Amino acid sequence: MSKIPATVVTGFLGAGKTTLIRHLLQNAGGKRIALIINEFGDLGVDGEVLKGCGEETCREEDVVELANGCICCTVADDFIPTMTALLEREIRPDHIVIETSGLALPQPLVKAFNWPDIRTRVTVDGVVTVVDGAAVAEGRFAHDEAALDRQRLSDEMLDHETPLSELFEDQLGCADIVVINKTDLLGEGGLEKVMAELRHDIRPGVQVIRSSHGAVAPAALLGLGIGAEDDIANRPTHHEREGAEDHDHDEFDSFAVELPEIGDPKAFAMQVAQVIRAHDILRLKGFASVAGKPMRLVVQAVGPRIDSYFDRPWRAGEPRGTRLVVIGETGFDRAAIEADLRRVYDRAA
Ligand SMILES: Nc1nc2c(ncn2[C@@H]2O[C@H](COP(=O)(O)OP(=O)(O)OP(=O)(O)O)[C@@H](O)[C@H]2O)c(=O)[nH]1
Repeated sequence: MSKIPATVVTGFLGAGKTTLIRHLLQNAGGKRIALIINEFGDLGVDGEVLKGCGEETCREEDVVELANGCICCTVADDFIPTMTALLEREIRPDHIVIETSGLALPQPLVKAFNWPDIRTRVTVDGVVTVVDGAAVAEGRFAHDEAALDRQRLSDEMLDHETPLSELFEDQLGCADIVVINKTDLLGEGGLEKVMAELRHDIRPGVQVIRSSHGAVAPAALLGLGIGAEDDIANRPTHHEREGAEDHDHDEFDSFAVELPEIGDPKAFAMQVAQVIRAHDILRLKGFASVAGKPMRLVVQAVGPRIDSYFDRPWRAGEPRGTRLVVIGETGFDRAAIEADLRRVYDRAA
């Protein structure tokens, strides 16, 4: 039996991975695609968003969620058993797409495809790294050499940048295709700026595509036939290059908040954006229940840029309520963020 191709979709928090996958499913042309979705935080928002999209190609049984934890650190416990179970299903998928959490290093995941039980049945068709073009243009992942040099003066051993820029570098260094997404938000000269920022982290020969709202033709992403698991030596992580053992996620943290129903979604979104700014929150996402509305509101924020839309009616018996996941750099003041979000609710109700 031929090996099933698997595409790894990686990229930082909120870059547009789920949006790109949703577009892929909507244009799959009859291909049966199974999804493995991994998220940071204990609320499975991405899987829910995909299942809630109402497309015939997003069959609930084809979406497997690996919530809680980060795929690159739980390969043996979570990923391998999930993949094995998927491969043992009666109906074989034509293609497998794996969405990593925005905080995951893709390299350990690609390596996992060399496990004996997996290697004979699946191959990594390619690694697609989605980049938030707008965030890069705003300098969020910038290599701040001057700052690094200043820090080195006080600590000779220091050879790392911010957790964000390291992760970004590793995700780019593993890519077979880089998708610069959110081009709709790029102003004059923005694309050139993004290209200049990415250039030194992308391996030679890697194709760079632009997209708005993840609209990339499936043919450009699937069927690359690269077999990335055989090429892992050419995709070292920052830590491997530095000779360090492993990475961990101590640098990032998340929690979920539950709030009652909200009143005015617009007022809610504006005030949540203020809380995000005040606490430098990286990502906030979840669902809200709006008083008097039968539909569920999806709330998505990447930095202070916030989106919300109704996706599907609340189901009979499904508890209505507002649940949001907050992700930030470790050290954020959880109690203060929760208190501020509750105050938003009071004002928006
Ligand atoms: N303006 C604009 N917004 C976008 C684009 N692509 C995605 N978004 C929005 O960005 C937010 C995050 O998109 P997702 O697809 O959930 O990002 P993700 O990479 O899956 O996020 P995580 O799984 O949390 O890391 C959502 O509100 C999307 O609607 C784009 O091209 N332009």
